[in-house]
Amino acid sequence: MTNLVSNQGIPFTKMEGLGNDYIYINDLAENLSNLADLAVEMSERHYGIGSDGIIVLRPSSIADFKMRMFNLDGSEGKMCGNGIRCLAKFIYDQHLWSDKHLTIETLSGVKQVELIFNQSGQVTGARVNMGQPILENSLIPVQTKEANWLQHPFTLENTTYQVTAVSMGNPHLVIFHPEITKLDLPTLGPKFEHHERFPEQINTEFAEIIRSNEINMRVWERGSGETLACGTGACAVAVASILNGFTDNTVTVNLLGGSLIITWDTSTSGDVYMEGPARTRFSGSYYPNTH
Ligand SMILES: N[C@@H](CCC[C@H](N)C(=O)O)C(=O)O
Repeated sequence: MTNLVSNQGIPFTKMEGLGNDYIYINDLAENLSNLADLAVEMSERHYGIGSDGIIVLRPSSIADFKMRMFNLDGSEGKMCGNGIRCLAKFIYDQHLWSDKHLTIETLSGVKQVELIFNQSGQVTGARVNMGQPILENSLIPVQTKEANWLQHPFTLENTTYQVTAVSMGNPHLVIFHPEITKLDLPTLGPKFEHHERFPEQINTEFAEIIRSNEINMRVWERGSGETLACGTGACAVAVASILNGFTDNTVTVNLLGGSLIITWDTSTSGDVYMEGPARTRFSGSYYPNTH
């Protein structure tokens, strides 16, 4: 199944951004194959390391580095907001890069990352230009005749939700809802994720406006289930709330694992910026099943 690089196992670092935890692997030498299988195996919380997925560092011909990310079910995500902040810290901490700015290629384009340091010179987080949101249903993709869904009625098992569809490189469905802590997300999330309207499945965010610059949210991630945070999801929520006139252009988005600051520059570039923490928890060597 998974491949073994050497008898030493696969060196990894476990990191988290607001509790959205991934296993980070330096594969600049491009030795690893079967990354999807490796993600399933390593992410398993009893027989593996336990995580929301894996993030693999690869060389890039169009940016400083390349990120590949896999959810815990082995599906590949085109972008990961919490992951890209942690990957930038991982790169810096491994002495692979020494500048404050770096570019990282993802399956949804090249992202510009600015590292954030504390007074001791340690990387504590990052600010990322997440690019422009995509609102065309055909591109997200959502299977429907309407061009966009902005507070659009969507009926699921006798309940009609007002949904906004946004891609931040990966697909999101945003639903503004009161009392999100009371939602049964493990029951509801998979019904949206695997609905026939979403041919590539979907990440679903339930969001509650607190004030004009603050939103609470919970997320059901495609391929990983309920996670403590989702960076692209927080950007999608901010975009949806700004588009619908619910908040200002800079908002604090509170997730179960902590907060992100999201700014949508609607006046010039149209880009969305995400700022938040990145933390290392432990490192080790992983011995795959075939060992
Ligand atoms: N947690 C991530 C998003 C990970 C990918 C997502 N589940 C997908 O498949 O689209 C984030 O912080 O953005």
